[in-house]
Amino acid sequence: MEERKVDVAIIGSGTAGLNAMGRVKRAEKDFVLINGGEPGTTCARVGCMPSKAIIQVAEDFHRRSLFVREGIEGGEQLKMDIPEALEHTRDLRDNFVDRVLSNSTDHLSEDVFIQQYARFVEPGVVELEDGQRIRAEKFVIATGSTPIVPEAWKAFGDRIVTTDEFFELEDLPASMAVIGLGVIGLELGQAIARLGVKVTGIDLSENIGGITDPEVNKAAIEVIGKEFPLWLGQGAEITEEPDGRLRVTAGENSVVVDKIFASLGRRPNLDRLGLDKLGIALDERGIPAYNPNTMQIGDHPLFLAGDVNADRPILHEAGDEGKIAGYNAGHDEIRAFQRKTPLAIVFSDPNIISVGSRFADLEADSFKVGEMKIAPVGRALIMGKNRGTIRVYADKQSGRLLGAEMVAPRGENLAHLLAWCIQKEMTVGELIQMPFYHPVMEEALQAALTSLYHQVEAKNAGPIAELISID
Ligand SMILES: Cc1cc2nc3c(=O)[nH]c(=O)nc-3n(C[C@H](O)[C@H](O)[C@H](O)COP(=O)(O)OP(=O)(O)OC[C@H]3O[C@@H](n4cnc5c(N)ncnc54)[C@H](O)[C@@H]3O)c2cc1C
Ligand SMILES: NC(=O)c1ccc[n+]([C@@H]2O[C@H](COP(=O)([O-])OP(=O)(O)OC[C@H]3O[C@@H](n4cnc5c(N)ncnc54)[C@H](O)[C@@H]3O)[C@@H](O)[C@H]2O)c1
Repeated sequence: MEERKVDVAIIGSGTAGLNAMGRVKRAEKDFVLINGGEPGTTCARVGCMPSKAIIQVAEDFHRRSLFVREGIEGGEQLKMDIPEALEHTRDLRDNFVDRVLSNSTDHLSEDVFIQQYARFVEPGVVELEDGQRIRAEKFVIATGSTPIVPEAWKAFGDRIVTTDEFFELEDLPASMAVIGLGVIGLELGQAIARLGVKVTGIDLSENIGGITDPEVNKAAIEVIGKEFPLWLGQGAEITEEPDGRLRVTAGENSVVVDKIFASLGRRPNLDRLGLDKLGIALDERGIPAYNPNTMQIGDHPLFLAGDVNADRPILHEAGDEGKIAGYNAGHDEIRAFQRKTPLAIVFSDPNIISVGSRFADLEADSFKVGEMKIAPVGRALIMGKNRGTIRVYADKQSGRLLGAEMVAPRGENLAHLLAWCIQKEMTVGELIQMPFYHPVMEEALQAALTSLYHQVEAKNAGPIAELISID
């Protein structure tokens, strides 16, 4: 079969691939965008957007538990129409997918946007499913990731649900075991529990939501554990009951459920790419070594962007990595780009957050911790959401803000403020000089920062620490 030649081939039309395409276009290179599977991006189709839609429904319904206390009558008569809620989620999802497609691949000809899986057959050449070969000077590999389902569980068929299937469900089962309490398990586990599903949460680890600070982890377990049982520190075994339901056993605990929600993490889509044909070194996970500032694999004309590299599997990072990979694939000279301050948000209620350096990654005795519990915070009390804790970290000597982990209502907003300040290399002294309105959740952050300020060595000049003196 004839071989087609282009300057750049981008494999994968998710967020990373589309952002790469933008940069390759600007460089006026001849390119193809090759995508196997459904177009429209993981984020819009089965990720960020539909998950936030169902979380919103669940949170709105859950709010009724506070109505009596607030003097609002009739809350107990409110009912969930689950099929309708799932339909609403799908409607929003379709809208988001349409928007992605109409802003990107809908404008491309079939020659440029090729909807097939690609596999390397030799360095510089990929083969498509129909046998067509494409030779490119440079490749951006942006093939994303897939939910992990242990091989033995596949025998249970559609009783094992991942996010690839969840948003297609017409109704929710009466009971579900959520196995894996990272981001997805907590977000969707809490949402379906609030919609009336009897949920049991299970994780191999003693830590949930990716939190590493023991105090914050304790708070997260306490808050989430009030809504459904958490079995931590043990793997789960699944067996079939005579009635076709599934028994899940973890250590001493055992429960029979209708379905299992598998949220054990995601694996990079590298297995069907034929990387073995490229003569590049792969790590034990099968991922090539690459430079996170250039996205280049060694000194090969190959760039690895987005979830496929398993480094920062979140949307804005996939976008940035796509831009870097696309820029470098479109230019002769390789440029390195600074990466953004790490930010991880679990959209549970309250939010579970890690920003900047994680507690576990900080060197003992090099840093101080400022803490504020959410219980007495005025705005949180008014919202009926006064649960959680904020822990901020700063360098003991310089007072430079390093990171934070927290369980907090509106934590998504607090986390952004902190990420911006960390990226600007601000000190805790500088932060306490910023304005804090009353009564807002930021006051909880102010209290944590003030307690941190008193512990670090670097102090603000002038007689009042919170105010910059003019002379
Ligand atoms: C349930 C869920 C909720 C999430 N929520 C959030 C959130 O709230 N905030 C956030 O920041 N992030 C969130 N994420 C993560 C975010 O969605 C991802 O980081 C992002 O979508 C990754 O984009 P990508 O371009 O790397 O991959 P994708 O969008 O998955 O694109 C990869 C594409 O490559 C295709 N492909 C695979 N193999 C081949 C091949 N051999 N040849 C050709 N094409 C191939 C795939 O079919 C796919 O279309 C969530 C993820 C999930 C699953
Ligand atoms: N809000 C967000 O930004 C958001 C939301 C959803 C997903 N995502 C992205 O999607 C990715 C995947 O999410 P995820 O929640 O599936 O993965 P994760 O890595 O966050 O969590 C997986 C969890 O499964 C547990 N686990 C692994 N094997 C297990 C086993 N055999 N038995 C029991 N527990 C087991 C792990 O200990 C971990 O807690 C995340 O890395 C995240 O970046 C982001």
